[in-house]
Amino acid sequence: MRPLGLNIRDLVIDYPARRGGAKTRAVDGVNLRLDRGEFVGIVGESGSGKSSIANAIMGLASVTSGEISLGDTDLTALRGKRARHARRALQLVMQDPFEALDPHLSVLRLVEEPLIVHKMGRSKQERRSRVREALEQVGLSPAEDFEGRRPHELSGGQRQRVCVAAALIVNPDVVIADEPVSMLDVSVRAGVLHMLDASRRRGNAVLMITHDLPTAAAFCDRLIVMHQGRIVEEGPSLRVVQDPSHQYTRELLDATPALGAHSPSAGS
Ligand SMILES: Nc1ncnc2c1ncn2[C@@H]1O[C@H](COP(=O)(O)OP(=O)(O)OP(=O)(O)O)[C@@H](O)[C@H]1O
Repeated sequence: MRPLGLNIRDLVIDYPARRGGAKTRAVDGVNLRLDRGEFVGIVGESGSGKSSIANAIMGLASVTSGEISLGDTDLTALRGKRARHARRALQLVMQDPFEALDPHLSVLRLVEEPLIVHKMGRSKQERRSRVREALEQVGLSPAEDFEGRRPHELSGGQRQRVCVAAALIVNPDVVIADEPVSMLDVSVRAGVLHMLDASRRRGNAVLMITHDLPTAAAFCDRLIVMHQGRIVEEGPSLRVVQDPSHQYTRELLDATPALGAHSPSAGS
């Protein structure tokens, strides 16, 4: 098995001030480790810095200080081609599948694109057969019915499946899923989450960002709770939801009736 750890040390992310205002410290000294075969959830309210971490991992947000490394490679020290090459092992599934997908491209091209970018697949034929396989894997079956469609010819759930297929086709070591199911109907949520879980079972690592504690608790091995740019609690999912040690986690749980052991209605 390839040795891998996504290791974040003392991460700080500041966004510059606008029009004389103060800068925003979105992430304030975060340490986080993600190993192969782990499905880890980052939960926390809106604005707590979750997406900033995902974006920094993907090279889409600048890091003010700290280190993000994959195995022995410090991603924050790399630029340009070398950074892109190192991040081959990482794939992002975004919240809004409509925004993430080029409306002019067919499903076939959208899912093939990462293979072309990463120079994977020896021939067009080989790439296309991998695309079909990936589409079948995410339940867009038979693939022939979907590959010619453009994003507007798909439902929201199908678009999200296309995003997951495009992310998983390069067999990434790490999948970063930022609110992967928040726009989806409950009926298709489980399908997408099971796909991420299947990727984890193949030995990859999955980091899911969400403000949905019940979903995170159901699928993740470990939960990280963020509040105002800091990690306030982390531990095995069951322990975090059954025996939270931080007041903020208790507040999050209380806001979730199904899990709110501390809510006034719990047990009644
Ligand atoms: N590009 C940006 N420029 C300036 N400020 C930003 C930028 N992106 C995020 N922020 C600010 O950084 C803070 C953290 O935002 P972030 O998106 O990381 O939080 P989040 O926990 O992912 O929130 P949500 O659940 O709403 O997506 C917020 O105060 C936000 O307004």
